[in-house]
Amino acid sequence: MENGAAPTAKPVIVAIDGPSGTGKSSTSKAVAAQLGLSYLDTGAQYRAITWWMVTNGIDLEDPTAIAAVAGKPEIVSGTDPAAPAITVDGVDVAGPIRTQEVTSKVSAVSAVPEVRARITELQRSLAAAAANGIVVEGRDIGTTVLPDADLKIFLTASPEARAARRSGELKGADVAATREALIKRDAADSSRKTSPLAKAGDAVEVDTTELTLAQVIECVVTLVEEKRAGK
Ligand SMILES: Nc1ncnc2c1ncn2[C@@H]1O[C@H](COP(=O)(O)OP(=O)(O)O)[C@@H](O)[C@H]1O
Ligand SMILES: Nc1ccn([C@@H]2O[C@H](COP(=O)(O)OP(=O)(O)O)[C@@H](O)[C@H]2O)c(=O)n1
Repeated sequence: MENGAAPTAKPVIVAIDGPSGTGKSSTSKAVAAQLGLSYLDTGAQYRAITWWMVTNGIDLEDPTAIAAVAGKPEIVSGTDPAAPAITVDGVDVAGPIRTQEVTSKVSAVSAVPEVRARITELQRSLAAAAANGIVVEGRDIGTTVLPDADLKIFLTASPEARAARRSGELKGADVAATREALIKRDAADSSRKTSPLAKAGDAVEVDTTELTLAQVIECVVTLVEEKRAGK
């Protein structure tokens, strides 16, 4: 049994998408823990493959060079919301994937179709293996990875709120610079050709600008419970 929870009638698949700093990771982890579901941070997977490319000196300005090695690193993601884990070729990269360097380069790597095909396959197999169901968060989960998800949520928040949240995390980083970096990354993620950041037509949009994290979690838990009851 996953996460020590009692088995539910049917596995429930929840897709949570949105730009950076809207609360996807915090909300997804808490919802999964509360409901006894697995949890997958797909951004961590794109960060992990980017970390491997940086570490191995791949030219990230050359999509052909990225595509040529996209199949090389072995990326393993844990799906326990209480202890999210990620390794590349057996190395724990949970810390190194959060550096400024990886954050500034991840959009170039994640735009390459060969990278997306590889990571999408991993995501689908992890979702299929989750006995109680799973909360999967990212940019293209509702549109591309799991288009048949039981529930799709698209989180938004103003750039100012998102930058303030991220600067708080980065211990006093300049809010204006953080805001510019977020906007630049959102633009790159939204404009790429292959599965861009986008709201699925059937996703429920939740603007978290004026909501506390606890309110967002409660809102999503209620939506999941309503879906489960209707099954
Ligand atoms: N509704 C909210 N109000 C205030 N802070 C929030 C809210 N949601 C998330 N946060 C905080 O903002 C930061 C970014 O949240 P995170 O879940 O990592 O966002 P994302 O995964 O969308 O990038 C975290 O420090 C988190 O605690
Ligand atoms: N499903 C996903 C998830 C992330 N990504 C890429 O991975 C990057 C990092 O995602 P993340 O969720 O860790 O980013 P933050 O919200 O933590 O800033 C994004 O900027 C995208 O380039 C993606 O392309 N598709």
